[in-house]
Amino acid sequence: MIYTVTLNPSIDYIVEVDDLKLGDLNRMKRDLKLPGGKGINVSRILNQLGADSTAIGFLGGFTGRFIDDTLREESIKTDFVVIEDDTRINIKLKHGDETEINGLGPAIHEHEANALVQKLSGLQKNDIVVLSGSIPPSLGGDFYSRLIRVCQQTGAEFVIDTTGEALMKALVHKPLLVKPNHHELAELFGVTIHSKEEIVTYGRKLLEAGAKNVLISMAGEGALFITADEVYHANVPAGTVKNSVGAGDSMIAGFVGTLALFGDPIEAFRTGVASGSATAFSDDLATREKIEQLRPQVTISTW
Ligand SMILES: Nc1ncnc2c1ncn2[C@@H]1O[C@H](COP(=O)(O)OP(=O)(O)OP(=O)(O)O)[C@@H](O)[C@H]1O
Ligand SMILES: O=P(O)(O)OC[C@@]1(O)O[C@H](CO)[C@@H](O)[C@@H]1O
Repeated sequence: MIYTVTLNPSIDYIVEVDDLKLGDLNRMKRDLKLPGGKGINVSRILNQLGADSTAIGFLGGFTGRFIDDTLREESIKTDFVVIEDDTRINIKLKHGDETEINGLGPAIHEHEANALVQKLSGLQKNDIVVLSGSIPPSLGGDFYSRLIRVCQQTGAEFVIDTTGEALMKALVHKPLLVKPNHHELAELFGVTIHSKEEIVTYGRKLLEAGAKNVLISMAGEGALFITADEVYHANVPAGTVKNSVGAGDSMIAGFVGTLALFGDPIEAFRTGVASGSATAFSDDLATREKIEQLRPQVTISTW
């Protein structure tokens, strides 16, 4: 079973205005409320791909209930710890450009945090746990380390999608996958990256530090898959970008879901890229049809 862990879910409130005037009354052209948070997005794409997952983490209040209800309506299994405080609402403002305002996240009490650790202690050896997104401040920055320890004790594999020190500290525990984008990769090593050669150099350092698979996404410029023996490059399919929110999560879901279902890392890479682009070309996250339509357009070559 794949478990996605979203410590800080959100309702993504997508608001479109024609021409944003700061300090003035703006009327919405369109709005949309979606269940959000990185792990939840991974579960929604896994569901499209026919890979079973259980979404876990913390949910509270009316916002939390909306997320749980929406996921269940999509037939996604959920097993969240119900918390006292309200789950956050993140604003995604489309005004020709995309401006995001993400909430800090709710207060999580110690007994609530312990309840999540307790849930994970029932993991099995073949399970995969996807740890994704920000940590509500009240949990403390080191909470992923605690969850990784549980994965190690149970023998479950883990994928981690985070940045900075939390990512660096996770590498030694051999994550199944890490997927920084090229900007995050540069930040991680405190460097400026000028070329694909440099991306490969720093991507390899993630492998050397312990990651089992390394994907580097480069938005519209394609993606790299770096393994111990080879470096693969994928182009992205052609299309009109509607929304980049969740493209990275979709890529992780496409890779992890396909690897879990079929065990073929190159096909997993192809589906990852197709899933990321299918989301970029959609208002909501990608559908299975859109992913399948784009998959043949992704060409993978050794690099
Ligand atoms: N402009 C684009 N055109 C086509 N595909 C795209 C575009 N932007 C993103 N994608 C697809 O989504 C994948 C992940 O995108 P990106 O590199 O932006 O990841 P990210 O920064 O983690 O995304 P996010 O915006 O979700 O944080 C890319 O590899 C690609 O497949
Ligand atoms: O604040 P975080 O946890 O870093 O990111 C949360 C978030 O921006 O990430 C997802 C897209 O990747 C959205 O659904 C959600 O609003």
